[in-house]
Amino acid sequence: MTASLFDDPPQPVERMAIDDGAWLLRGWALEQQTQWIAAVQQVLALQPLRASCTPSGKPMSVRMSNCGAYGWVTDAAGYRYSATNPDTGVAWPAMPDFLRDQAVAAAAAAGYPGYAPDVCLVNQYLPGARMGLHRDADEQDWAAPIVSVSLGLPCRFQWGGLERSSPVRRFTLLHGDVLVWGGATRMAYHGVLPLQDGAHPLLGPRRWNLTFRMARSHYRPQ
Ligand SMILES: O=C(O)CCC(=O)C(=O)O
Ligand SMILES: [Fe+2]
Repeated sequence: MTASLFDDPPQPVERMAIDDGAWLLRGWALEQQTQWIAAVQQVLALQPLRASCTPSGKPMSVRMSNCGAYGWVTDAAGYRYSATNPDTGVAWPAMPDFLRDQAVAAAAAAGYPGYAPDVCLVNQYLPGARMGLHRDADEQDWAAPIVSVSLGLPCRFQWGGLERSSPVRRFTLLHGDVLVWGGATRMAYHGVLPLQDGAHPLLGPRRWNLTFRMARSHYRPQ
């Protein structure tokens, strides 16, 4: 029997406060890990991971794809959201219902009801790949939280504050963890330290991160 997500919401193993408005749902995605992985594979079969450069031309170590109405892209034209893959002009695939429903439920579990993501950015880290400290700032409505899912190899995540110079804390994100941040810390700096070598039993030598966002829609909590 398949329980409806809304009749029987999955319970996080542990909900840890990271900061004001930021929650770590430890192991949230574990129970349905095979559906998560299948959904990502489905997206990547339609839109393979692409290498990209920062606007200044520096290659990024993380490879990316997207699903949803928009995708986050970067190249010489800048950081932005685009309805299509800029390499091919092809629209991103629709966000699988499973991914959307899970992101909505995770946001609600972290105190953000009414989440309606229009973007799911897929990041792939191979050993050595990293993401420098940054804020997610290309969205129109900064009231909407970010829902960020970790699959595969563990990583050391950096959590800073509202200023680039704010102190940075580090913690480990494991396969199945979901980090949700919004409210007072929606614009917090964050990043990922270089991925260590390893082999995950399901995903091998890689980490996937799914970052759900509301790029063009307005967040209405009720
Ligand atoms: O990989 C992660 O956990 C974070 C990714 C991220 O911050 C981003 O894509 O903006
Ligand atoms: Fe980010």
